[in-house]
Amino acid sequence: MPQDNQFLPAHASPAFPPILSPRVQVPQRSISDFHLQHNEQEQHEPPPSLISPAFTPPATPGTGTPALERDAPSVLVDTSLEPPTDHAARLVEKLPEVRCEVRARIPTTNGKEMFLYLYKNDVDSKEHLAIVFGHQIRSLSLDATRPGETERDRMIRGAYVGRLHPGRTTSRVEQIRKEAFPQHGATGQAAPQSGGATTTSTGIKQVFSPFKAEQAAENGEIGHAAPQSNGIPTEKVEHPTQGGVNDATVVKKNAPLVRIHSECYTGETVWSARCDCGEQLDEAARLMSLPTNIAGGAIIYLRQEGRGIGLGEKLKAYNLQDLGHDTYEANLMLRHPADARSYGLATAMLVDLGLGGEAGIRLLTNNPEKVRAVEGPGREVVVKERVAMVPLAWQTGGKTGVQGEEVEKYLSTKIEKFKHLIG
Ligand SMILES: Nc1nc2c(ncn2[C@@H]2O[C@H](COP(=O)(O)OP(=O)(O)OP(=O)(O)O)[C@@H](O)[C@H]2O)c(=O)[nH]1
Repeated sequence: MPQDNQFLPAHASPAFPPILSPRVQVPQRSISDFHLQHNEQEQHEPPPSLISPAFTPPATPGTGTPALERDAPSVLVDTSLEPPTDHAARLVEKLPEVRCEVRARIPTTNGKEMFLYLYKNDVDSKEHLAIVFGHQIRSLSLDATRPGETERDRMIRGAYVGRLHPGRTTSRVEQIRKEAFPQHGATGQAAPQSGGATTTSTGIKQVFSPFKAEQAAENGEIGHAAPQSNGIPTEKVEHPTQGGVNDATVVKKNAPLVRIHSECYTGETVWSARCDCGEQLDEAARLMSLPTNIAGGAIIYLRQEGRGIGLGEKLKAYNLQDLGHDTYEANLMLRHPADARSYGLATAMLVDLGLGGEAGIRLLTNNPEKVRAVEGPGREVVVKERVAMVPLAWQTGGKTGVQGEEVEKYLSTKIEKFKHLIG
């Protein structure tokens, strides 16, 4: 039976027992806290479980299961108030052009679904990806109509609303409406066929995606779906004066959760315990698929292996690490920057997914430079909150998560030299 704490098969992180607790309390840590092989009775006891260990939550895919969540610590951020630092990530001067070529629904081994979006761009020939959780997040470039394409073409490249099924003939919502209300024909307000734009009081241009409105209609809000930009969903509320569910909507303030993840073949595919990359990918997916995460989420998966130096060079760096150098020095010895990544593609993909603008995002990272870099040259994306990625081994006193002397050294170098803030 799938459980909420096991969204994807854990590559690097064994299953962690669910905890019904408020936020994880993360004490200020020093480097010595990395050493996990000491007596477990010391300060690294896992947080107490508030539910019986014998309790197995019911988890029927797609239905409301108890919100068994292990939340992550977070801090509010406002980079416009912060001075630049010495560790500045490579900032792009101009956002690249990106286009979502295709997306598909991915049912997962844990019963939940997500959508995989494949992007092309004008700066490299790689296929960067967005792993999207929640129907409210859609790609403007995918949904835009393309010259000469048929409805079948649109469905094949994933530019459809709702769910595909044998016999479906249109990418749009009309057929879904007819199937839902055969006796009445299409009900509710017609969805516009082309996008429009409005300007908010803050001056941010909001692009209206007809597909978001269509999606809302397909989700059961036919007739009163309010279009929203920036991925913020609307939610029906119980109106006190009328005593029932009515047409009123409220905009949920929760910003979508975003993780910018750089490819790591070793950590994600061949079970390397030199880093915690596989564990971080699992954890990001788990947090985004929690039922309480109503604003949805997206993992932007960038093909910048080895902090941008590529797999071959990273393997050389591993040999230098076995020769006694840390991950920072090893890159420099190979004549690469300590971190050769840039995040312009991520910013452009977030904007395309409707996650740009003042509504903001919550970014899962320990890397303060990533926060600044992801916002883009014109602050096209606004990071409202940084959500920490605390290694599972820290959270559980070494009972689970990636462990070993290599990952300890990797994490301590991230704190000492890359100035990461874990917690
Ligand atoms: N060059 C190099 N790259 C590494 C090494 N270990 C892991 N990586 C790469 O580092 C990247 C992982 O970094 P991320 O997890 O995206 O992010 P981060 O900047 O470390 O910060 P977080 O967002 O807090 O995780 C992946 O591309 C890995 O392949 C190493 O020893 N050397």
